[in-house]
Amino acid sequence: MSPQVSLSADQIIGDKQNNLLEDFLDELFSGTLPKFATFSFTVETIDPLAYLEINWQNDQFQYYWEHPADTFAIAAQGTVQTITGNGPERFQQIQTAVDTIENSIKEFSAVNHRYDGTIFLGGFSFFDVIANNNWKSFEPASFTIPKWAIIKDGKYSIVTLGVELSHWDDREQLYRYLLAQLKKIQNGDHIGTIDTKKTQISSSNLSELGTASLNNGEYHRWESSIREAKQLIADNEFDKIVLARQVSIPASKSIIPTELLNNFRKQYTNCYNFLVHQPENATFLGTTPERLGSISQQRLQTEALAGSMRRGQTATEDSLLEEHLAESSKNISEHNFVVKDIKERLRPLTRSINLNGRPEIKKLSNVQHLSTPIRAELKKDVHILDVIEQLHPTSAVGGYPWEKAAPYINKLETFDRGWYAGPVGWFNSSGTATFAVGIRSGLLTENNISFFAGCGIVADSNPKTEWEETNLKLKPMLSALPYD
Ligand SMILES: C=C(O[C@H]1C=CC=C(C(=O)O)[C@@H]1O)C(=O)O
Repeated sequence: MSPQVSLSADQIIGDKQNNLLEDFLDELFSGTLPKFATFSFTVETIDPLAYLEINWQNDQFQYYWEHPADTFAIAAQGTVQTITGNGPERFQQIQTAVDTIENSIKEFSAVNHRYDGTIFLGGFSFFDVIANNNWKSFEPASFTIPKWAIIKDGKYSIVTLGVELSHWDDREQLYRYLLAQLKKIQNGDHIGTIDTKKTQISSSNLSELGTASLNNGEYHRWESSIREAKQLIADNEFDKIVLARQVSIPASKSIIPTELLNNFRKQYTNCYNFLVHQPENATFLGTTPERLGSISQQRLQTEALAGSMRRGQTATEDSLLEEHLAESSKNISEHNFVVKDIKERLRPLTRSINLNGRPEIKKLSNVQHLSTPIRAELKKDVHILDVIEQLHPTSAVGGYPWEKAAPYINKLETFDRGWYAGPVGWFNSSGTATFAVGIRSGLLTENNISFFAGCGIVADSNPKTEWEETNLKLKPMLSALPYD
C-alpha cells in the first residue's frame, strides 16, 4: 500500500532530515535488503493520546503510555513484528527474539536521542502461563514493534516508523510512504472525525461491583482467604503474601479505552497510565503508581512500594493519616520485606545500590503509600529484560520469600491474574526502557470488564481493613468508567 501523494519533503521534516533519509534509502536499496527497518524523526505533533483516539482501530495492536508529571507519553499502532514467550523461559525467549531482530534490522535516525530507534512495546503476565479464556489475546510474554510510535518528551516529539522491507521492494514507494505517514502525524489530520458514541454502564451495575457490602459472598471468601494466609504466616510457611480480588461486570458494548486513559491522566499525574490493546477487542489498561524499573545509560531506577493508607478529607486529617502510615508497624514490616527483597535480587546485576533508610510517602488522589526509591548502577551489558526477570514479582505483588508464597496465590485467590501485577512497559534499541507493575488495572473485552486490586498480607493484617484497602485501589478504574 503506497499513498500516491505529492509531498514536499522539506516542508515535512526539513532539508537536513530529508537529505539524511535520502542517503540512507540509497544505501539500503543498493545491497541485500534486511528484514526490517525503522526510521526516527523529530516532528511537531498533536497530543499522542488524541492522535491514537482519532486513529483507533480495534483490529490492530495499540499502545499508550503516559507519565503526566514527567510530561512523557508514547502512542503507537500497528504491527511490524510481534514476539512472544511462554512458560518459565519466557524472558529468555523474548531476549533471543530481540537479538535476532536486532541483527536483521536497519535503523535510520535523524535524531540521535535516547528515545530514537526500534521500540518494543508490551509486557508479561504475572505467572508464566495463562489459563483463563478472558485473557486469550494476551500471551504470557508479548512485545510488538509498531508501525508508528509517537514519543513525546516535554515539548520534544520523536516519531519512529517501522516497516517490513519485503513489502517495499521499490525505494521511491517507501520514501513516499514515510513522508505521507509523517505528514499525517504532523498535521494531526482527521481531528473531529472520531465517533464519540459513548458506552454507558448502568449505574445499577455498581452494586454488582461489591465495593461496599461486607455481607456478600465475595467478602466471606476474602475473609477466609486472609485468615488462611495469616495461619500460614503463623506456621512460618512464609512472611508475607499479596492477595488480590477481581471484580467483573458485563458490558454490552465496548468502551473507548482512550477515554479511560484521558480520565486517568487528569487525576493520576504521578502514575504510569497505560493501555495495551491486542487485536480483536481486548485491552489491558491501568494507572499504576509502581515503577518496576527504568534504565538509561546503564543506570537503573526502581522502587519499593508497599504499605497503604486512605487520604484524609482535610489537610489535617491527611497529615495525621500520613503520620499513622509512617509509624504503623504493620505497614513498615510489609514495606521492609519489599526493600530487602529488591536489594537481594539486584545484587548480582549491579555495581552499586543506593537508597534511603526511611521510606517516603507517595500521595495519590485515592490513597497514600510508603515508597523507597532505589537507584543502582548496572554491570556492563545487563539488559532491561535481565533486570525485569530478576525483579518480577517483587514482594509488593507476590510475597516473601517468593518461592514459598508463590504456590498459595492460586490456592487463595479465585481468578487468573493474567497480566494483572505483571511487568508492563517498553524498551528500545538505544538502551532506554521503563517497566511498571500492572496494578490498579483492568481488562476490557467485548462483553466484560474486570478490575483487580490486591494488598500485602502480613502477620497482623485485618481482613476488613484489607478489603477496604482494595476498594480504595479499585477507585481509579471504577471512577474512570462512563456511567449513565
Ligand atoms: C497489589 C497492589 O498494590 C501493591 C502496591 C502498593 C501497596 C500495596 C499494599 O499496601 O498492599 C501493594 O503491595 C494493588 O494495587 O493491586
